[in-house]
Amino acid sequence: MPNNKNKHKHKHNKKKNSGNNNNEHDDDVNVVKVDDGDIINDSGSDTQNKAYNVEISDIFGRYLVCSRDLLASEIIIQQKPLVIGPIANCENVPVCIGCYRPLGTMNECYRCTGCQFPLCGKHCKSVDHTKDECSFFKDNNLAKYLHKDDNIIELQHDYETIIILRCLMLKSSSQQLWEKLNEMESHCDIRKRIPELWERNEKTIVNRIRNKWNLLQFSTEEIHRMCGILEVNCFEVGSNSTTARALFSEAFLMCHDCVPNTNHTDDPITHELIVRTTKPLKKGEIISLSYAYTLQGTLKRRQHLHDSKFFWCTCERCKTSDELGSHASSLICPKCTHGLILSTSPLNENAEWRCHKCNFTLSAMFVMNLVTRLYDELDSLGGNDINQIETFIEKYSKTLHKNHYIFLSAKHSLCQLYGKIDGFLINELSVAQLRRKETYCRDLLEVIDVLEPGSSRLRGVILYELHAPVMIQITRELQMGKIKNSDFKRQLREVIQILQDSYDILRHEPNGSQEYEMAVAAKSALMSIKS
Ligand SMILES: C[S@@+](CC[C@H](N)C(=O)[O-])C[C@H]1O[C@@H](n2cnc3c(N)ncnc32)[C@H](O)[C@@H]1O
Repeated sequence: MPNNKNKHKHKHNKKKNSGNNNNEHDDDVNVVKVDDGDIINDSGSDTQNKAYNVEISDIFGRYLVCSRDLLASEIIIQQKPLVIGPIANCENVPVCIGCYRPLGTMNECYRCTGCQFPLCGKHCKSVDHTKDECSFFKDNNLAKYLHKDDNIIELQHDYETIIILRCLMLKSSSQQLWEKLNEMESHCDIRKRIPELWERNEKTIVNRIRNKWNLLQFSTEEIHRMCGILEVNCFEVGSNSTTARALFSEAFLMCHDCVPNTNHTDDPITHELIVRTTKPLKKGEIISLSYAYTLQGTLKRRQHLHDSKFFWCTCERCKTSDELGSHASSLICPKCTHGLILSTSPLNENAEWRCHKCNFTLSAMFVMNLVTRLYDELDSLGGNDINQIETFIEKYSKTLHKNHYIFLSAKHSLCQLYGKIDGFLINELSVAQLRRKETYCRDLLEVIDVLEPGSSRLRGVILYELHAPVMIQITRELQMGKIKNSDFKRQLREVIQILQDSYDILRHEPNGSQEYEMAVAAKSALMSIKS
């Protein structure tokens, strides 16, 4: 699908949902199109022209590879959710079951006139609470369970179960979608052997559906399978206060890589997913996304992948002890004080860590405990205290490499705080503070270029943050006669390039998102510089 020109049309089996997208079930407005699993795209070509082929390997299971050469920022997949629903452990409950907006309290919130489930209002724009679902909830008198908020944990579990129920309801509402869903991996064999996971689901989800809600038509095995399908395959969609989880019938096939070559966004209302390349890809190249946070160290990343997606990653980044030269996990040797301590065998999470200069060693357990403690310490500072975060960086500058992921997290906060919070607004920053903001942005970009190369969202955001301190510094220096006009012009060209790169990446973000706002601001800054 090169550059939006060569898009897929939903050729066949496109059908109306049995419900509709309006919570009051107004059949005239915005009728839901159910995605039967083919790519739906916003212009023309057919589904034969997919940007990918599905392959299968002993390591990944099924995975996607490019069916042809792809350009940077090409759309690979664009599709609506197969199933969507509230997240697990949602802190904002009660939320609207249509659009996931927080509702305040259960007693006061608006309720669907059909099934009495909580909604944000009569005119909720979401498509997710369908007519079929409404009848099902009503017939089974389920609203009585989502009535009170005196037990928040219980309410969170009720909400968590809604998406499982939406999956199970496909069995009777659409054989085709039910089959699509059941193509997804649930890792039941592995998950069954993890008692804390299996028993938690048994107690929280299975017993709720079968015993509390008395929906005995769904078997214990089926419910566990849906839990697994969600755990293994779901995408988090939406934004901060309106987060949801969703399954997509093609996108789930992308395998994980700790240096992904795609970016994805979703529409704030429909949650249609768009997956794009972040760099040019060759025919046959694996299409990957990261199931873990990329600016995290190998020990933590691999553990997270193992615990939540049930595999040990063996990608190129995980194989190298310096994380492809980024040093995102490297420690400074406390003994010789200038060597770096790295894992001796990064694919073995129990392997020793050793200084490459003096051979001083640390156990993996010690390293894990150290990074957990430091991460918690950083976390406890709260997100907004510039001075405390600066002190944290200073305090551990002889313990962690400057690109260690804990420092990257601190620097990420700082480069967004400098210029934005009271007492540190951009025009109030001293030369030293402007330089620090610039340095943190450049440090981050150095690592992002290795770990999220190309047009990643993070890169777009950090580039945007970088332009302001550079621009202000050169303007001040010119005004004070510290630089010549020719130097100013040269550095201004760099600012233009930074803004242009940021705009080119962030313009693909959904309208209404913070990142899209940055793209708009970058464009307007570009225009005012050029005028
Ligand atoms: C979302 S599914 C991806 C589709 C899956 N391969 C399939 O055939 O259904 C995630 C699962 O794929 C496998 N997988 C994905 N990326 C992997 C990787 N880099 N290494 C090993 N297994 C991977 C794991 O079994 C993981 O739990």
